[in-house]
Amino acid sequence: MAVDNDGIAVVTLQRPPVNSLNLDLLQAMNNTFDDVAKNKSKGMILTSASPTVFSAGLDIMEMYKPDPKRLETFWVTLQDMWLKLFGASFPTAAAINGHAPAGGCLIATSCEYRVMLSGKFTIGLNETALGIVPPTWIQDSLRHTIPTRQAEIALTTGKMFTVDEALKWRTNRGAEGAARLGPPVLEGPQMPPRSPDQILNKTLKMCLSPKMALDTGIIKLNALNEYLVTERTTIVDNAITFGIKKCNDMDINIQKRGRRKVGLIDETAADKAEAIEKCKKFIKRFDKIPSLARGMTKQIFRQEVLQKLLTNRQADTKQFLDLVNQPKIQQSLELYLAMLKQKSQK
Ligand SMILES: CC/C=C\C/C=C\CCC/C=C/CC(=O)SCCNC(=O)CCNC(=O)[C@H](O)C(C)(C)COP(=O)(O)OP(=O)(O)OC[C@H]1O[C@@H](n2cnc3c(N)ncnc32)[C@H](O)[C@@H]1OP(=O)(O)O
Repeated sequence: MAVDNDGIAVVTLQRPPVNSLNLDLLQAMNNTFDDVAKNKSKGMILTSASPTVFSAGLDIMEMYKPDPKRLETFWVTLQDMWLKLFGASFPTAAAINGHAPAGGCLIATSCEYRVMLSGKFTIGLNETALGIVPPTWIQDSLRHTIPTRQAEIALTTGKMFTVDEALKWRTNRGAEGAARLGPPVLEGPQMPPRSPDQILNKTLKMCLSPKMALDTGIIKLNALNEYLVTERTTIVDNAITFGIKKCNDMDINIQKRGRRKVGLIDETAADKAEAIEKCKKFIKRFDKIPSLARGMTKQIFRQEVLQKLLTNRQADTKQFLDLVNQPKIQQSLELYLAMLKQKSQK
């Protein structure tokens, strides 16, 4: 842990090669979180010493052929880590400088703010894809971060988000919707882009002109009707071109406005230093907010989710121990470890 001049603690996970969460690392995290609270730090930023992995999640070796007592201590220590981090009264942020699967995503979603490095990294709760049901409080951390519907889909599919997806969700309207309609007809002498209103107003003006004979008006209206039907694609394209141009003139970022944000991460950064700076900026937002009021408001806001685990702690532990001790799960862990080893040797 390093505390800067502003009193912000930067806590770096340092368990090579992938910061997998074993008992020792979880205990060290718990002690550090206690220190941050005791020292009355202004806030805490979690990051990783690895250039490519924030955290690989739970150390599978803790669950494979486990010692029963250690396995129980391991799970209770993980619960403690989450209760301390999710329930911390001080501001928390994650500078996610690499992959953050499963438990890595849990750490990130337990913080209040997330900045992830742009690049080929992924983040998400992949448990379901591995045949495991994520415990309620792990699901709750995601549901607390992104909209419920997206959280349900992400959890049930074991979705690992790319950095771009983590920032945004699928597109519906906007520039990409326009692209689906084909390339817009750009401005030219024959068909300058006009809004549909402009076209209709001009036609109406012509038809209402006292100089226009009734039969000529009818012919013109029929021609307009035919034009609207046969040229509808061009008209839509022109309307989109017109809209895009107007948005650009008004400095509105249609790319961003057209996409729905999933918000699993709040911002991206080019490198770790920038990610930490952005996290610091978030923490400094609270400079003028009384810290007691801030901390209590956060705890009240998170109380329901925290209380659920506090009330069901023993049952949650029993469920985990029963699951891990199943021969079928032990077999899956063995296969998964072998697969990871094979991949790392390639
Ligand atoms: C699977 C669990 C099954 C049952 C458990 C039952 C109940 C649990 C309750 C539910 C909670 C689950 C939360 C979890 O966190 S489970 C852990 C899920 N984690 C993952 O699936 C991530 C696996 N790792 C990776 O995808 C990659 O390693 C990663 C993208 C993070 C980094 O890739 P990179 O190419 O940089 O490194 P690798 O070459 O893959 O790995 C290097 C060495 O590290 C070992 N490794 C990787 N991850 C883990 C891990 N989670 N635990 C232990 N060891 C891990 C990997 O085998 C390599 O080892 P060596 O070959 O070098 O010895």
